[in-house]
Amino acid sequence: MVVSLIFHYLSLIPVFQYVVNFAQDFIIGILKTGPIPHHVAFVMDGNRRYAKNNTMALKEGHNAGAETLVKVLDFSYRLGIKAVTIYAFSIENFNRPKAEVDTLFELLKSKLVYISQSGEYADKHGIKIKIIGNKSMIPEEILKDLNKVEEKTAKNKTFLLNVCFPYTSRDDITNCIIKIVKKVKEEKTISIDEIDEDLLNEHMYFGNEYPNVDVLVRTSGHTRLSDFMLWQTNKDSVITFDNSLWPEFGFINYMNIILKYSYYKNLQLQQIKFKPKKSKNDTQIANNNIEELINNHPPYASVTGN
Ligand SMILES: CC(C)=CCC/C(C)=C/CC/C(C)=C/COP(=O)(O)OP(=O)(O)O
Repeated sequence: MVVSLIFHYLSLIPVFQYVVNFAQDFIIGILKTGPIPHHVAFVMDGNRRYAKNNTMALKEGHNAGAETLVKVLDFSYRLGIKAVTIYAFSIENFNRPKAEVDTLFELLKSKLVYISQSGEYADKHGIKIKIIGNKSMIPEEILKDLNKVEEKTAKNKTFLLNVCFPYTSRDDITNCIIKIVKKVKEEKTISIDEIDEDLLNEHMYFGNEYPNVDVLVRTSGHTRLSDFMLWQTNKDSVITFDNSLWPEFGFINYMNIILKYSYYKNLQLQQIKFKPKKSKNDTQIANNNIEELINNHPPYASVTGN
């Protein structure tokens, strides 16, 4: 707490900010010599606990979370990450007190409107904002503004921000199945043979733009996924749990995760590089049928025959 206060006051001094940026760029430059994920997703957990620990109003905890998000977007952009997905509001969150739900909706709307209109994020960073989730659950007056945010940034191409709101993976998957079944049975625009992973991606809220997540981060030490990106995580997705509360999540935490991803990717590359080459005989086995093997390769035939 004392350290973060000192850091906060120091960061108000322009020279200090310049030195920090310089050091961050240096570390980012080193990390960029290795593999960088294309798509990173965040479960921004721990805002209320942060408020409680720091004797703040609950709203201040969520505000601090929104500040952290803006910083994380900046780090992501500087790292060359192409897409960030955030779990901004789960369908389960509707069970929270109405005052908290209203606060979250207002905060979300105002931050997204700010990002979409800022010269820094929308114009310089070329950020495109997509609302991912069940829009029928969003109050009309909030939805109107969010639609404008999407329209305003729709043509931007450099950086994608998926805002999951209100979202759960199970709701996404259920809706996707309903849409496909309707097209097969009622509209008859799709045949069953055409159903594959790409078609499912196309009918998910996420769509076909960065459908798989490379790194999923959950803060606050809870080790569960809370119904987030169940379809979008695949065999190569790196899932990490960070012990800091979301408002405390900073540059060092993020770079540590990127380093882990880089280590994992390098390990994968080495495994591919050192895979023993197939011998000439192995290739022949694959190409020939059993009968031919028995006739022409007695040592293999005896193995096959046992
Ligand atoms: C798009 C945008 C600007 C969003 C900013 C606001 C923000 C950070 C929203 C996250 C909301 C949320 C339910 C977080 C989980 O922490 P929690 O409230 O469950 O905290 P706890 O785990 O300590 O109870």
